Amino acid sequence: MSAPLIQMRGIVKTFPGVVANDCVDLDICAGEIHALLGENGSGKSTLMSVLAGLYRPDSGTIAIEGKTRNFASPRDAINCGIGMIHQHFKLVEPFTVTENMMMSESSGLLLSAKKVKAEIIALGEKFGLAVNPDAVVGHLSVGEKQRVEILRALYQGSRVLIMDEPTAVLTPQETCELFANLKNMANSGCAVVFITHKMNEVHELADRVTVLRGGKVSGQLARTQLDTDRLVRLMVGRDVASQYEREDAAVGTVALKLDKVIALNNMGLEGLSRLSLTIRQGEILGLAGVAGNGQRELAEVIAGLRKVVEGSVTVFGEEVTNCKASAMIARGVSYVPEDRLGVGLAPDLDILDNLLLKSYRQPECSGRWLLRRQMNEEKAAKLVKQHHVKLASLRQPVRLLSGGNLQKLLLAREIAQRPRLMVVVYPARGLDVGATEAVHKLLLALRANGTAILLISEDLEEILKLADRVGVLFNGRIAGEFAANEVDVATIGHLMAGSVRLEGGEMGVVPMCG
Ligand SMILES: Nc1ncnc2c1ncn2[C@@H]1O[C@H](COP(=O)(O)OP(=O)(O)OP(=O)(O)O)[C@@H](O)[C@H]1O
Repeated sequence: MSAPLIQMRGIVKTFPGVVANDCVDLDICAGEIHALLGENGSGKSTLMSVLAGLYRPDSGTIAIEGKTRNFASPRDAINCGIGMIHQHFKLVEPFTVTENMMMSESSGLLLSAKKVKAEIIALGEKFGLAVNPDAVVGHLSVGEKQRVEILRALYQGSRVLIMDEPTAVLTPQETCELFANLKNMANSGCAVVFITHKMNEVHELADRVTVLRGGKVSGQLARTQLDTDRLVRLMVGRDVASQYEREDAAVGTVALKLDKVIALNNMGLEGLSRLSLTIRQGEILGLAGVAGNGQRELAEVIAGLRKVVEGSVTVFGEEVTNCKASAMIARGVSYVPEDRLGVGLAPDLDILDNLLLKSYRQPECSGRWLLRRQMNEEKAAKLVKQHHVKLASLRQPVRLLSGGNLQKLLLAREIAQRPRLMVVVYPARGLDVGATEAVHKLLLALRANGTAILLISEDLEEILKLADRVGVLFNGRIAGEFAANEVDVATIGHLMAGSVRLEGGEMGVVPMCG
């Protein structure tokens, strides 16, 4: 491997009450794909944000090709060839691909659209990232939008591409395409750093891996030394189960029944198209699907947050179509939404108040006039300890927690309500292996106690590990339903992408014309 392109030395970054990076050294070489692993809150995003010029370190240095640089802003990092692609894309949806590229340049107004288009095409050809420069970004699939983000970074001259959990929103097929593109880029001399929690991605892609734990580097392995158990121990300091023991489900009465439900999405179009499903007590129904195929609408209909236009919703034998959220909560329905900070938690409230959001009216939480402060604090402290939520204090606003810790907090609050029916959307997204195992075991324990669970996820491995039945959501309908032990990943992946089983048993698309 060549001399390091980037040398980060002694990087320290603190936030009030937290040392996010504690004297971290990291080398990144040209032509390598470098994976950054670590527990939730171990400091991966902070370290990469320092490298991308989003945060200034308290101390430490960054050298590029041996020359020390100080980044006062992301623009400085971009000018030094460092581009970061965030999980939430930063594209202007109504604009075309070309217009988005032009906007990213400070001299954008002076650029020739024709020249920019030609460059997009040339870059696309060079790196195998074909995108139509005239396409409106809002009309592109998630995988295509990600390609535009990568192209934009390359267009800006990035030689180091940082990707924060890049596969979190992709189908298996899109993930394969992304991996091929990243390998192409590395072969052309770029360096790729990707943050991930998924071991199979590390094995598939990484030339080297750096593991962070508690803000420090706990280990670094070359491709030839890769070993899952060793990586897991470096991450969480212990072994983690790869399979769970599952008791046979004592399936009970019907907990949830949706009958030909039509509901509109936020644009007033049909988000759910005559969707029907049933879940029984003690059963996990796993729903796979690419985000945007009705997941949000379905979850919100069940949680009482979205109106049904046609069809009916029944919970434990009682029709509850278009009942309010409070009525659903009263019937034991719990909801762990995809949007943790926007819907699940109140970002500016502190951790204690967020934990109380669903229970503050209950007599054990409040007296006649006032909240039982001390008792609530003791309960909250116990809950965060039990669920290993890393925090500086219960009085810290939740928006300052890392992604994984937000999820743990949300799940802790919902599980404390002892739900009878639970809708969980992408429960392990962004969680480290240890936390994922903890969440999965909690879901299985709830199932064993008779809770009916609708598990909405894009992670097929997760679905196949946990679900009793698997459905695939496509275009607001269930495109297929199987017993979990009778379906394979390829079939689900095809259905997620809109393929169907053709005559002769093969999966494929039905031609649109004729
Ligand atoms: N802006 C901020 N203000 C206060 N604390 C922060 C801020 N950003 C991060 N932290 C804290 O710094 C620590 C490291 O967070 P960081 O997001 O870097 O971890 P991570 O390894 O990327 O976690 P995850 O895998 O959960 O995304 C966490 O304890 C987090 O709560």
